[in-house]
Amino acid sequence: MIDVTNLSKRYGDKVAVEELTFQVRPGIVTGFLGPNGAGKSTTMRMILGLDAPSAGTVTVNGRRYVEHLAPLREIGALLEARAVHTGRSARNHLLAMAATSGIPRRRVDEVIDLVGLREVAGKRAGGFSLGMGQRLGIAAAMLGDPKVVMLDEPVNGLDPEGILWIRHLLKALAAEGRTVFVSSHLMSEMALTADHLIVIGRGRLIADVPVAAFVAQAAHDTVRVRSPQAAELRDLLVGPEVTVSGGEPGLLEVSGLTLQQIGDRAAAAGLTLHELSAQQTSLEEAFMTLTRDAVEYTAAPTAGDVPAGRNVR
Ligand SMILES: Nc1ncnc2c1ncn2[C@@H]1O[C@H](COP(=O)(O)OP(=O)(O)OP(=O)(O)O)[C@@H](O)[C@H]1O
Repeated sequence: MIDVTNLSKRYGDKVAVEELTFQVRPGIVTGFLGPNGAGKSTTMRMILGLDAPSAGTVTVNGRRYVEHLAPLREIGALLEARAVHTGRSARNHLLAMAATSGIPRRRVDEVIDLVGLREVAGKRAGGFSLGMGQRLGIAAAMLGDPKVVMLDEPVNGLDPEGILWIRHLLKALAAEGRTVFVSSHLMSEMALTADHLIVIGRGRLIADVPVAAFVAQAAHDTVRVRSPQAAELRDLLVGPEVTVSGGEPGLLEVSGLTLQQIGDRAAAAGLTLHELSAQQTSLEEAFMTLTRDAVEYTAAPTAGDVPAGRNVR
């Protein structure tokens, strides 16, 4: 369990994280989403005690990271993909890490098998591809058999096979009862990997919501209608639960009515239709709309009133 309460971080005048409150629960994969610069890495560094909060608290399994006697057993993390610049073999790299943390040698072979690096474990880690480097980083994170696993953008730069492998690994770790917290700026990837989403924009919480609820919300359809009598049709369709917008002459975007309802009403009024088609918002579009709102919210002078934990609208 990760508990973040009123967490803020300022670098001089720059506010990187502002009054964040959320929990990351065990047994599920929680995606940490936000556009570049939203404050994801800063939050993760504070969870690990690598950066001191300007205000607020963060605990891992009930204590601050530095208060744990064996922190590697509590949380294993991979922050930002970066190559291991070492002449050591992957196995020796992990053995050295295990030795400094009092972790038994046999655990090194277990994590090598877990990440599928057995065949190259004797090779120089400095020469690894990005995908192999990621696997090695995850092996290092798993050395302490931690209850919490936290990965910052683990799929960045990976090929489809590597992405699939990480997706399955995260689900398997969660199924073992671990807390799994993984950041990404790709909504589509998180929709496939995560059970729950924490979305931030400009350092602020903008959604704390199950993935299924976000997807259902995003799947909200609109209907595109083309008609040479668009103005009359608009008057016919608008109502308390129906919104009609139109970007160009003769085109209407309608939400709140089905294709059939629109077609029937047009026919009853004798109006001609040239197009009647369902439009589905993509997850990525829904995510961009959500985070764009947050950016506008933050830019407003009264930016102090976004309630923490507010669900996606
Ligand atoms: N050490 C620092 N000094 C000054 N500003 C910083 C520092 N670290 C981060 N920032 C700023 O804080 C904001 C949040 O950065 P952070 O790296 O946490 O975002 P992020 O969501 O992880 O984005 P990305 O996906 O691009 O890494 C950014 O505007 C960044 O420029």
